[in-house]
Amino acid sequence: MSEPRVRRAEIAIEQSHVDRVYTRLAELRSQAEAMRAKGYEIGHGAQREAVFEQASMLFERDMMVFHANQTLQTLDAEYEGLVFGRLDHTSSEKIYVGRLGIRDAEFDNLVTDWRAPAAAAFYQATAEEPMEVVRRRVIRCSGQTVLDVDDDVLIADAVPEDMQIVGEGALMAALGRSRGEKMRDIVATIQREQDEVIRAPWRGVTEITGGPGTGKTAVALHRAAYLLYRYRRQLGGAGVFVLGPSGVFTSYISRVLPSMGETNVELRALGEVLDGIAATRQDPAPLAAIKGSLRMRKVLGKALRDTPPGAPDEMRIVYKGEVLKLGRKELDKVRRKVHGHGGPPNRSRVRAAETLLEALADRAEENARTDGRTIDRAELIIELGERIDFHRFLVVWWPVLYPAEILRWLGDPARLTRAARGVLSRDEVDLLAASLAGRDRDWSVADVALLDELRVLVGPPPKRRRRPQQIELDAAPPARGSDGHGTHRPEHYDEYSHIVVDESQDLSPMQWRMIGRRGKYASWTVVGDPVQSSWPDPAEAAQARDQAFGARTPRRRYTLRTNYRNSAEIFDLAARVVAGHAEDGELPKAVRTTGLEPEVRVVERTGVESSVQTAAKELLDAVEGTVGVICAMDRVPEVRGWLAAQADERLKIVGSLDSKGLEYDAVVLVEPTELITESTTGRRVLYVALTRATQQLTVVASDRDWL
Ligand SMILES: Nc1ncnc2c1ncn2[C@@H]1O[C@H](COP(=O)(O)OP(=O)(O)OP(=O)(O)O)[C@@H](O)[C@H]1O
Repeated sequence: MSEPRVRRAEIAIEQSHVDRVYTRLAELRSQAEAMRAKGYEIGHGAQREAVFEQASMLFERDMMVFHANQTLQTLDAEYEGLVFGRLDHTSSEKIYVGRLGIRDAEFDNLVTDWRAPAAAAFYQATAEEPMEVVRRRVIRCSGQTVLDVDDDVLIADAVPEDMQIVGEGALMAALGRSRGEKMRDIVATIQREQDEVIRAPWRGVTEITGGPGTGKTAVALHRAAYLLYRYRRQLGGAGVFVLGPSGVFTSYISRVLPSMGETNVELRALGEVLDGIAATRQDPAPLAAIKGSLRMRKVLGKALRDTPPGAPDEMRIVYKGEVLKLGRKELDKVRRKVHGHGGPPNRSRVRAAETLLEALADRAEENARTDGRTIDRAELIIELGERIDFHRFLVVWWPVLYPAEILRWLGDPARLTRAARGVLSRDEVDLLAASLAGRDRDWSVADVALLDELRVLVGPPPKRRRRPQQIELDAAPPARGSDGHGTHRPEHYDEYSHIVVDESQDLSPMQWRMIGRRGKYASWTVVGDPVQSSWPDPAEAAQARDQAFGARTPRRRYTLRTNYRNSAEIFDLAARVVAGHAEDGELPKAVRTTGLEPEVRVVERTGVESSVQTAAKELLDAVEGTVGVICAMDRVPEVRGWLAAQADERLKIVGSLDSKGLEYDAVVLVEPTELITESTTGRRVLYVALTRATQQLTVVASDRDWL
């Protein structure tokens, strides 16, 4: 038979199996729907029953409806591309691999879940170590239709007469396909080195490093799905937390986990870690470097011990006809004494009241001594302690503290100077104060870690007087859970069983502390590429990271070495730009060539705008999927203006730091030198931007310095 006819015949064979699977899926779906309907019926009848029966019927209803809904949700999430692989063993047994395990009515396997041990050979078998697999087949479907099949022969000698082999590499075909707005899962073409990481044991700390496009993010997400499948009992209840660099990024990866049936995952960006805040603004690099540094712990600790603005600097209270007075100096002394005990201020209000009463008693005793009288100290303390005017004073002198409020106080240079004495330089104080003055809801991403630190330092506000609005400063609620429906965990939940940190090379020490708080009981998967780091002090960050991990063991480390994203032509240019800033062997190898060299267009400064417009138009015409226009953070609004007339959904304008982790079919990179100068780690940021395109890259520059 000719090659196309063989292919058609093989597609038809797989189609008949895929048809069986979807027929079975429809059956399972209607069973779940029937169960849900029955559950509601039970609940309906409950009204007529006695109270006790009512309660148990309602419980039964809730359980039935819950399970039915879960089943339906999983079946729907897995619908697309449900079956994607097949293994033919030497024993002539065959198994189909898919997103979900499905049995027929006789309990025979129709599809094996990709995470099950029986499916491991699909990813791990090689010609050198075939694991008794003769042929591995990738099946590509759209909806219920098989579009194509693609084979690997692993034991050539064992191929039976009637076994047909087709295809020229599922991986290369997958890599060449155009990119949309959301990341795709790679479940059908996971490579062996990646599979090893995905299936690594769950305990301890698993570090994944590798250059751009080596699949670190994809691997980390598939690992989360795998761990939840294999260790549901240990990990499922408490949940998995996935941290990404930006909201754009979390939205980009948000489809991958639900597409694998995993909804018990909380997906958050760095600016959204603290409940109630969704920060997206990035500070300029020198400012972010101050805010992220561990030195800020000292500054914040001192700031909250300072006298709150507006606190009275004198106390007067009348006791038995005599005015007792405490001046500024005495009050400061009392304040220092209360703070001297340690403990969060919001938890120290009783101590503050007691210490203040003792000071008043001292004052009364002093007065009495000069007049030759004596006083009953205990009586004075009890009586004053019950007086309303004493409590009125206390609430303004020792107010409940809220993190946002304290950070705003530091916008006052005099106050910040006091808090930062011996810790920050004059210039740093000026920069920081200017950035915090008058802030309300528009916190920056780096501020969120400071607010979280303060949250712990001040302690929870007393329950009755709680003013939740004080910290809920942003109108937009953060995205919750990969299913977008929220996972209903308590506020500031810290009991996750597993934490995945993506783009970890950029976390500041203060951000590591923030994440560490949420992973007190967790095992970790940490993903990063040191060469892409935009954090200026790696040693300080490493120390904070180690502290977040605590004594957790074992620690295992994997390095991925193949770049699956960029064409070799594009990656060559990126590697040239970062040469001298990366160790030998730190850069990955790109495996795909397209024959399309990246274009560098050097134009007059005044010509940049029109050159960017032209390049964007050309690339939109040239590729099927998305085109990213990447520029310095400051330039984003301006570049948006330039391209406003080219309203095309496939065109995305993004700032350098926000381009982390993303990818496009084609990229227009605007003024590369600006990317270098806007950051303290210059070339690395440019390297990130240059490695976002899968097929085509055009650089528009008014100089050649960056080359
Ligand atoms: N085994 C695979 N099969 C198909 N596609 C893959 C595979 N591994 C990676 N890819 C694709 O390569 C691209 C890069 O993957 P990913 O974004 O996970 O890399 P990364 O290492 O996180 O990159 P970066 O550090 O640059 O953000 C994605 O489009 C991903 O789908």
